[in-house]
Amino acid sequence: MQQKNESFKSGFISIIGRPNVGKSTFLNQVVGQKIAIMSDKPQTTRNKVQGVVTTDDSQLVFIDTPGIHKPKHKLGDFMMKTAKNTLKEVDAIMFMVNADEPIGRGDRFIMEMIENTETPVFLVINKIDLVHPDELFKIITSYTSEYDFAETVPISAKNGNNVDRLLKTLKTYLLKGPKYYPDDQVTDHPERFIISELIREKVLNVTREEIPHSIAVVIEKIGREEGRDMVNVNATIVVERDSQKGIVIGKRGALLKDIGTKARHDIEMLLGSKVFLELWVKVQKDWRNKPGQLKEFGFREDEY
Ligand SMILES: Nc1nc2c(ncn2[C@@H]2O[C@H](COP(=O)(O)OP(=O)(O)OP(=O)(O)O)[C@@H](O)[C@H]2O)c(=O)[nH]1
Repeated sequence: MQQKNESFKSGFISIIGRPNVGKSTFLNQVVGQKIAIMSDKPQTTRNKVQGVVTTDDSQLVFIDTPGIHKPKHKLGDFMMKTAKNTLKEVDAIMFMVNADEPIGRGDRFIMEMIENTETPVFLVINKIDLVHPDELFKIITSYTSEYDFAETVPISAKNGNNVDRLLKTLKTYLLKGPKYYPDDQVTDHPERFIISELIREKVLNVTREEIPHSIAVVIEKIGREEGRDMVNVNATIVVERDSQKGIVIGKRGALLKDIGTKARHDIEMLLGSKVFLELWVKVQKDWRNKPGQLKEFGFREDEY
């Protein structure tokens, strides 16, 4: 979907922290009524989207990365790797700690996990309403002496204190990007929308200027394979002309393969499981001028 605002920024932020530090309270505080929780997502998903904050010029998508909150839990290599990969690929990591408790084993476990990651890590000291301001410096130092954080922001998720500043600072770490979710989160299956945007983005990246924005991506099917940690995605890339179909497919299918590999990678990150992606290319002349088809392709009037 083309953005009206050319400088629109968006990105994914992983929230990590020991149990009870206030992650849910924070999400409730920031998403308010505009909550876009993927409550209908299958529980097997590992990287859960927990909330989306949309403003006029940005969209922050907060995701949870289970597997790193429970140091006692014996994680398989695969889980550990998946969690680490997620942390590498998000735009920022919010490491939330409790101002009211001393740094502990759980915090150190997480800090080890994020060691050497190039993703900017925010130290978010929550529950500052519970401590005397004079103590804050000492608390902050106990963490910053062990890890080089990109930013340190003390907040109270409960009463909202300094939360605005945190959001503003997070925004400065985002790059230009699409609006993954509609403002009011209307669709039943928002992952369909994100997946189609991810594929569309890859088509545009790979084909550069040759394909104008006259393509749409329709997700035909998303299904989890029974008994296997694998999601099947069937999608159709709709173009307007035969010549565009040739461009998207490329010599001996090379370009389509490249689009598929790149998109699959991103979708795997989004869903937290292995993905089998099947892509088709279809010519649908003049699809942009047919209102019925616009709707079918997921376009809403106010966005077009
Ligand atoms: N005083 C105070 N209490 C807070 C604050 N943020 C969260 N809490 C309280 O801390 C407790 C845990 O908060 P949650 O938001 O459930 O914590 P969580 O990190 O989501 O917990 P898990 O789901 O177990 O990981 C609740 O009783 C909250 O009311 C805060 O800023 N100040």
